[in-house]
Amino acid sequence: MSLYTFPTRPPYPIITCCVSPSPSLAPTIPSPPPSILPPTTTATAVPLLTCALQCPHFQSCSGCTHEFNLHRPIIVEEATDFFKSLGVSDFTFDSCRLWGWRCRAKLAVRGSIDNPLIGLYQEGTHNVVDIPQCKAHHPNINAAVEILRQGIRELNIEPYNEDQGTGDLRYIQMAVTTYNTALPAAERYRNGRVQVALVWNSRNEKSSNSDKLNALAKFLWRNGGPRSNLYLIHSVWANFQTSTNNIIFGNRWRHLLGERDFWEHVGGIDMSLDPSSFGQANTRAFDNLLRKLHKYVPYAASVADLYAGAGVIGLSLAATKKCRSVKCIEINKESRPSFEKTVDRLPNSILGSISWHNADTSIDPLSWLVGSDVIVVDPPRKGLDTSLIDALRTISSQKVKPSLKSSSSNIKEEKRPWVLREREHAKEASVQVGRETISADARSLPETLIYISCGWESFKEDCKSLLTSKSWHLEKAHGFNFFPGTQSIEVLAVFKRNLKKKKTGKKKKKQA
Ligand SMILES: C[S@@+](CC[C@H](N)C(=O)[O-])C[C@H]1O[C@@H](n2cnc3c(N)ncnc32)[C@H](O)[C@@H]1O
Repeated sequence: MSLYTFPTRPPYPIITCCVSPSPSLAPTIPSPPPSILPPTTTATAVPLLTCALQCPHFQSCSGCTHEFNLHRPIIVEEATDFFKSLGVSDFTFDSCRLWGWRCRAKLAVRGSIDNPLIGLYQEGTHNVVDIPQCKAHHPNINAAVEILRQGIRELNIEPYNEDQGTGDLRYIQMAVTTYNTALPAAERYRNGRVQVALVWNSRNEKSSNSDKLNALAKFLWRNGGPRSNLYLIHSVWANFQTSTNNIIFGNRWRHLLGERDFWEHVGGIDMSLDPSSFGQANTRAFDNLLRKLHKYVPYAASVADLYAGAGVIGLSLAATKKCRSVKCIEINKESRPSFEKTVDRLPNSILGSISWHNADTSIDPLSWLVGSDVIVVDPPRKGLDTSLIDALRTISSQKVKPSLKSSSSNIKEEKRPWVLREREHAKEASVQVGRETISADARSLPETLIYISCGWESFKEDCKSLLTSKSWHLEKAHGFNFFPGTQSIEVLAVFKRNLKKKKTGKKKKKQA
């Protein structure tokens, strides 16, 4: 089995895809296969071919919807016009890798022992399309899938049958870490290692088919682990799921083989990610976004990171902007261990307070907004919760009383928010949720709102709703090519709160 490697330099000039590239993060564009190059490359043909998907699964697989001009999805034009109409005429769009960008994939396993289908559903159906040569996947995801396919055949692992609820293996999640400091930086990405999570159709590891699970894990490790020719598997996990709904993961996770901790380096920090936590699929593009985000957060700011996952955005700001305080709010309790591990690796020079709260942002959202200078929101595709939008819309008219924090803290105390760091001298400037001490800061209202969105339609609605409230105006907007081959982009929008002008008390002179 050979690994796909990216050529370091394309053989002919590239139409660059970056509007605002940083030198170290220039787009990596592998050349298309020679067979599809025209005899003479014209100025107009070059961008079309250099930025074409060239995937054999295009059209049968629902993952990609666009074949050409991967560097500039059509939606970028719409976004440019949208932001222009709102007074932001310098919208930028950064592209990164166009192929091999997906470092995190969830794939269904269906079909039969002899002919396993490992891939995505066909649009609008539950028919799984096998995608062994997917061009979006990091090449080592495809390589790990091939080892898995072999294992399914050799060990008689039955793919899941949705109609009957039978079979062993339902889904897999493959996540690539490109953080291997034993390698030179330039070689790390292509040598990324895959954390494999097997979603097993049983209640737990004591179920009758658990021997097969262990055999499959060992097969993967033998053929892709450190003693194999290709060391591309980082670790193997099991998730147990028996429900008949469409939810991919069950609640029970087990680490089976390899390294337990999975590290990546983004936004200037080492970030730990367990398979049960949300992780961004496009590691490199996410790193670009974080670096842009840093520019909009003042030093020593206090930040609330809503929809935080394992807190990578908040922690990246804590480290790079020396934040006075960072509160991360996330509904999925499984993200907590990853957050804890990431905090343990933050530099000791960080002096502010950092906390992670297992809470629903939509419940009493104002309590998370008050006391922060900067709010970062990174909601799922459906956009912000209505109650949060309402709180943001009316924020300027809020009369924040000292008691507000105390009363909301009662709710949060039940969930035992835990505070990871607090140094003595940072105490006075920061407020810990759940404590009774209220400083002047506890009543301040945020002046900056940073909205990170992966759902363009919901973003437009939320954006209009915020602006019509007159509480906020839009200051900057950037787009990132997080999902080449699709019409989705990631947006980073910076809103500033409209501060009420103070009345001077002087009466206007009546004109004679
Ligand atoms: C797009 S992800 C962003 C995660 C994180 N910012 C990151 O970049 O890794 C959205 C996150 O919001 C969480 N979430 C969804 N609804 C929520 C809610 N009502 N309150 C808090 N978190 C929520 C999800 O569990 C998920 O981790």
